[in-house]
Amino acid sequence: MSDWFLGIDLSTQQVKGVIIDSNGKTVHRSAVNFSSHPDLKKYKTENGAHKNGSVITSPVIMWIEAIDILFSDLQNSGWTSKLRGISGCAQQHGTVYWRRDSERFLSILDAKKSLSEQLSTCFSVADSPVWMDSSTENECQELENFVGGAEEMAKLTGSRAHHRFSAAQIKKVVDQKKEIWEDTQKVSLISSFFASLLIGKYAPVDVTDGSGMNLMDIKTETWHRPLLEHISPDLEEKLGPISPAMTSIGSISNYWSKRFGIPSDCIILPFLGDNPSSLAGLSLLPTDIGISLGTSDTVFFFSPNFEPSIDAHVFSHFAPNSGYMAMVCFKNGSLTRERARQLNKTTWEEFTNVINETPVGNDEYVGFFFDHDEIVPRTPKGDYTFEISNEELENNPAKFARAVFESQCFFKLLYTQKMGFQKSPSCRILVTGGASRNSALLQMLADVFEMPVYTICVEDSAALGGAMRARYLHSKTSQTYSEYYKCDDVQLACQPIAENVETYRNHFKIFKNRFETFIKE
Ligand SMILES: Nc1ncnc2c1ncn2[C@@H]1O[C@H](COP(=O)(O)OP(=O)(O)O)[C@@H](O)[C@H]1O
Ligand SMILES: O=C(CO)[C@@H](O)[C@H](O)COP(=O)(O)O
Repeated sequence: MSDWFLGIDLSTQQVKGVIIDSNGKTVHRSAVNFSSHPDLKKYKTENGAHKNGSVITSPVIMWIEAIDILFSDLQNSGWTSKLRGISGCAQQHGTVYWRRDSERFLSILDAKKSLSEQLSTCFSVADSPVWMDSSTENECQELENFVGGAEEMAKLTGSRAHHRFSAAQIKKVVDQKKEIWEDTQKVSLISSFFASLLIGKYAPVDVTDGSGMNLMDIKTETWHRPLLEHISPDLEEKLGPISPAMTSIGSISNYWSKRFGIPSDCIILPFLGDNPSSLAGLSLLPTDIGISLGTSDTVFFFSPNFEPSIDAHVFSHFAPNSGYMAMVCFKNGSLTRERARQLNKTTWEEFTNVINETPVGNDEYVGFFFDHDEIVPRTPKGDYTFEISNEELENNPAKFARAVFESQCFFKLLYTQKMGFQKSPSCRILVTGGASRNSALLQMLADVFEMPVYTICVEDSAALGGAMRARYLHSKTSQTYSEYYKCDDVQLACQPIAENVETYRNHFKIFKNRFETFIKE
């Protein structure tokens, strides 16, 4: 009889579940979309979030209802009875504010009722700030000044102060909403909030997602007390402990056994940030680059040494004594590509035809397209077009689409180089996320990076990473994670095409010149 391991990803647009069996084979996948599921439409989110200028939030109770739906679906289709381990992840940086007495509510949940029926009053902030929020410029400046500047903040926490990171978001609540802060007993990350639901008490923040807060001393993996106290003297108490990623934080609580039939000895591991969890799901080799094409686009790789930079992030690695994870995050990923698709009035299935209407290199045209304030380069939203006017470009939607796609690939290459990635002949790109099924995009990445592009069996490596970690811990193996998961179950999607490589080498030079002038202006 096989055991099952569930990995869950509470991402920007949906909550996804992946189940693997004791051989590591994926046996089930399901997802609940926040904006399109009939029961969740009442929350009126657009791509999973509420947008009010630079303030971008998601309703906590919507996530909880989506979790109710996901687990009911899993139970109804017979996938809960042999679960031996659950872990997962969530979109990074977002904070959840639990009201006083909520931990008691968590511990006495009534299995006859849904979570959303019982937890709706537990949050002092109903709409949690999410990673797309960029409303905290003042808080970021203040925090960087406090530690001695952007570089110092990066040396201390792995990243300069970022708008979406938890420190600035928490500071905004402390400074602007005093009564709400008083009413808050506990601050979770979205990842640890999810784990709390499963264990029926507040779960710790894990080291990987903790490194996306600007609050953790990344070298010691402990809270940086002066920063915490600077924000609020009671912050340390409200954050609780930090936990390693590869340990059990308890068993599933009675509620889940009674309501969904999950065995009571099913172990729960800390939930990570979705990108660190993708690192686990892809099981990258030290020479590989991971590219996640979700709502955001991220580029990440293993980094043996701590090399902070103000352009990128360094996160703790999920596996002990394994160095660090280097990453860069672009806010304008899938949603900007969606705009290009819609402008061409086509489906994703037909989209390759649109891309093929224009030549590789787009006749040397360069543009930057940011539907939301961009993280790197830190730039206000807008379309930055050069030789051609916006109007002219929009009248030529195929050229616009190619310009968007090529520009996004060049930004990825540019920042990978800035982060100091060492290229070698054995380098590969492993792609994941919703847009990793777009063959035109994968070919472009292969041609721009001059590396082969590979996919894995499921496109959601973040959820898969949760299931894989749970299986690994349950096995009690003495092997390291990378010995246990060898990263050999990958499929070649495309190889670089020599002619395109040549064109892009030249085009990238033009792009870099354009970029350098652009950031100086
Ligand atoms: N064939 C495709 N080509 C490009 N983008 C796609 C394709 N299929 C889905 N997507 C994009 O994938 C995105 C969702 O990816 P996903 O990884 O599930 O996001 P998240 O984890 O942030 O919720 C959607 O915004 C959609 O635009
Ligand atoms: O902000 C970041 C990483 O720093 C984002 O990558 C979020 O973690 C959202 O992930 P997706 O939902 O786009 O996968």
